[in-house]
Amino acid sequence: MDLDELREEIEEIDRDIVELIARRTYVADAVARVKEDRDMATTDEEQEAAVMERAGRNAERFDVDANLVKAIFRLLIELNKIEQRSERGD
Ligand SMILES: O=C(O)C(=O)C[C@]1(C(=O)O)C=C[C@@H](O)C=C1
Repeated sequence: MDLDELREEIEEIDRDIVELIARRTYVADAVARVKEDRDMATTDEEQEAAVMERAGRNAERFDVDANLVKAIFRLLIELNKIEQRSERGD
């Protein structure tokens, strides 16, 4: 494979990553509505800890740096919370 082909492969993967981030955010919108109906706070620290724990385990499974993957998930959670707060209007 030459460099251009490899970069095309990266471009495709990058598109897929953004699509998955968008999907995760759309689900967060639905979660926000359920939590609002049940009078629950946007932040659920126990759930965040479970998500981070799972991210670390999956990183190890695929042999990538667990701390860096967890940093990405921290950003994904923050993105969801911003989205959820705007969905709830608070
Ligand atoms: O599971 C939830 O309750 C969510 O709102 C999703 C999510 C996440 O992005 O994983 C976001 C905010 C919460 O603090 C916990 C987890």
